[in-house]
Amino acid sequence: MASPKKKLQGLVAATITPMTEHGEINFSVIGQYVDYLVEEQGVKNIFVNGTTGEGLSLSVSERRRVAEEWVTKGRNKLDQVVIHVGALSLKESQELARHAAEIGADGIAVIAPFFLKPWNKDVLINFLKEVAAAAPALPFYYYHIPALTGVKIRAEELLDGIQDKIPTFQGLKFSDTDLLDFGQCVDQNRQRQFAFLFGVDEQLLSALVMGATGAVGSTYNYLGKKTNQMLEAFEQKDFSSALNHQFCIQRFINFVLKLGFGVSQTKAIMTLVSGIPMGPPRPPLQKASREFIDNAKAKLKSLDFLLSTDLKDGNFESCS
Ligand SMILES: CC(=O)N[C@@H]([C@@H](O)[C@H](O)[C@H](O)CO)[C@@H](O)CC(=O)C(=O)O
Repeated sequence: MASPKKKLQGLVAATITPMTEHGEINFSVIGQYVDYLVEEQGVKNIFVNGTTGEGLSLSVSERRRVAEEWVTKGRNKLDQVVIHVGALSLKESQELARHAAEIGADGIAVIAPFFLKPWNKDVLINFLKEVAAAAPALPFYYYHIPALTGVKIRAEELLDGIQDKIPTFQGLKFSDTDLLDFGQCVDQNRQRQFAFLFGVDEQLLSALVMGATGAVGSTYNYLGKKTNQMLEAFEQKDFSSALNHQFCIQRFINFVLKLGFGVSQTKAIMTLVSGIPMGPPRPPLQKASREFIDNAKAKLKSLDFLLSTDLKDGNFESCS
């Protein structure tokens, strides 16, 4: 059975795939991006080629090269690099899983196939098992994101007996707001050393209360430092401070959600906060509008979420 160096916990940034203005992958900034996550945001785990990374909009060969670049540039800097290898084609998914093992990734994750969909738990497990078997030495995570895949099989149901079928199963990345389902996943698997990684950044504190052992999300790219403060407060049982941090993060996410928020907007915000150009998204996604960027920038400033002093001004909203 696969055993990771240590359990995946804490914050995991769902990495963006940087692109040039012509829509090609901009590999040249990935080294700088690793340093930014570690040094400025205190985030040492990454989830590559997922939703935020536009993994399903990249070719298999691009996905392989992106994974390689993150593993290479993250060596001796990052704790864990998990590669999302989910695809509609089982063969492609297996190829990506094998490749992740070859390059020395720390784990693989897979979403449910979302075009010809599995119609029940056993059918889904069968697919996942075939992928996991292609990388038998790597920890395997199921990436549950029903709003995007349309596969509504409850995670609680899926986890029931999963290690009998997938011995390398190590945890769940849960990108859904159903805290009953999430809580039951934790409750029914207390004897097992699974990682329970929550994926709805604006609700992370509630998931911590339910037993989340970590979190994977897009906002940890640029709000990692702030979210780490919340995790520390929670760890120290300072729930009032933890709640203040969560409310503060919610104010930002709530603001951008109302403007229309997704991968394109994440790319624009990350460019703004980190100064590293993330470029446009790949079609069918479209660049974030100038209006969105200006509004998001003003909100980031007012919440004191901009780390760079030259982007700050004095009008902060109280976040304590
Ligand atoms: C639907 C979606 O993109 N959800 C994000 C969240 O981090 C999300 O951006 C955040 O909670 C704001 O709503 C992550 O769960 C996605 C993720 O981890 C990934 O990119 O693989």
